Amino acid sequence: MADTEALGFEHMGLDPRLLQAVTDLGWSRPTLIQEKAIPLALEGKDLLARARTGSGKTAAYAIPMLQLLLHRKATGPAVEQAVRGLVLVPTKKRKKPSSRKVKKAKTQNPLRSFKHRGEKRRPTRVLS
Ligand SMILES: Nc1ncnc2c1ncn2[C@@H]1O[C@H](COP(=O)(O)OP(=O)(O)OP(=O)(O)O)[C@@H](O)[C@H]1O
Repeated sequence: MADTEALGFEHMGLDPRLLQAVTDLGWSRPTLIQEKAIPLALEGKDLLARARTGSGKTAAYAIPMLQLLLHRKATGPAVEQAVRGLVLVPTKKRKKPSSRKVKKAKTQNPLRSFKHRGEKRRPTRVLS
């Protein structure tokens, strides 16, 4: 699964709790999409990335998101109820795996997450 040329997670400046979570998952190296995306996302860059199914995209966005959230929690003002990160997925089918995978990565840290299902109603028709 992991790209043979990829640098290790340990060179990305990740929080020790995230490194531990990655180790616990048995991931020795980032996949190509993770290697490319994580450093840029940690710099605060906006990314639009595409990679094949099962290439590790979830962690490519979840790891930097959790890293930034952990940093803000440690250094920023206490705003307990604020939403700090939002993951939008297009269908219910996509929601469960994404949520489960993000939870795996955050087992070592104090962040909370929840799922919210959108309205089933059709969009309001706009009359012209
Ligand atoms: N760095 C890694 N090393 C080893 N395995 C990994 C790594 N990153 C992710 N995986 C594993 O690879 C599998 C596919 O990862 P994941 O489902 O996140 O890919 P994806 O690109 O988000 O897939 P999809 O396109 O279906 O959403 C999962 O079992 C995940 O645990």
